Amino acid sequence: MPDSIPPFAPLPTGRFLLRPLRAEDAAELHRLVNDWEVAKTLARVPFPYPRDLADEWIGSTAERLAEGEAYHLAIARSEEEGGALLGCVGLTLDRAARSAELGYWVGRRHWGQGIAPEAAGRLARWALANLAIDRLTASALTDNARSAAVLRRIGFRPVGEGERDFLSRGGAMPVLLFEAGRGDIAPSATAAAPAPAEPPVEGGKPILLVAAVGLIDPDNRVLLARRPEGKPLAGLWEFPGGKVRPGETPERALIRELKEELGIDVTEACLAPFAFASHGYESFHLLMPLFLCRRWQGAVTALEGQALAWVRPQRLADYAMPPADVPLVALLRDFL
Ligand SMILES: Nc1nc2c([nH]c(=O)n2[C@H]2C[C@H](O)[C@@H](COP(=O)(O)OP(=O)(O)OP(=O)(O)O)O2)c(=O)[nH]1
Repeated sequence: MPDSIPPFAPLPTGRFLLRPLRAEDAAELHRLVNDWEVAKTLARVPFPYPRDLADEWIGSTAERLAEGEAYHLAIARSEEEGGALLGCVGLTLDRAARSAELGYWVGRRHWGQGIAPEAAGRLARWALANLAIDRLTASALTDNARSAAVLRRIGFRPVGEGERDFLSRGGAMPVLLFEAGRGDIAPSATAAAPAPAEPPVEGGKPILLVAAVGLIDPDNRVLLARRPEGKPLAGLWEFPGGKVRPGETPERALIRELKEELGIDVTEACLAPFAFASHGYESFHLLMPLFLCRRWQGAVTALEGQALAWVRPQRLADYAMPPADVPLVALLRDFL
């Protein structure tokens, strides 16, 4: 995985905006969180909550955001609607475990509007698509059914029980532990399957034909693209390409996809067949020819906002890729 910290741009959720906290939020943050009904559900919040702690905490969230260690954000109304603070949602990274812990709270006067699942769901999807993690964790007090329901609605699975220290309660409290991976949070891969022309063989799955390419630069590095938030398998790195449309050859599909996604022109003569993947996903079977290409026209540009990485063959294993790609990566490393 690359070591760089992705730049953070505010995330719209539909009705709200997840944005960095700012100094002016302190008074409202204090008003909303210095409420026993809110503070009693939060592990790291003392009660009563001193007013200066709001300033201090907001300052620390900016530092940790800049370092890519934690993303504690305001859940706010849009700027056009006045930008008022409604609550907070946050992620704390555990780089070694490739995971992050999700937490959130909403001010009592804003309860009952579905704010928590909308905000926490968006941050969870963004995180799995953009950070160097494969898993999210969360916990809720065993008697906090409302919070457990929010986590389940986002896609979290209960994985057991534990204990956590609660500053507001002055000691350890029992909690339910939750986890979610890409398969739980991202849209299901079912969306990728085309309608079969004829009914499939009993118990069989439709075949999805996808064309992909290993673009290789003069330094022998391979281009990987990160699947963006909103697509199945979001956050995994893949070979550029896409679905072959009815009547299209894999080569024509690649020429089209490379123009649309990367802004480069490739000719059929420069696409050398290399290997293929044949992999059973839950609801379809992927058949994916992989071509290699060393010549193209134009500069490689991420036209769909996707992250791109030129990767040395020995470093390919550092990038989490879809399971179908694993045998291809081994072949490619040996070949290059
Ligand atoms: N391009 C590409 N797709 C891969 C790779 N490995 C792998 O399992 N896939 C799977 C993920 C998807 O299920 C499918 C590609 O479908 P897609 O939805 O990305 O295709 P597309 O670019 O045509 O997307 P869209 O227009 O339908 O949004 O192939 C890979 O290395 N490259």
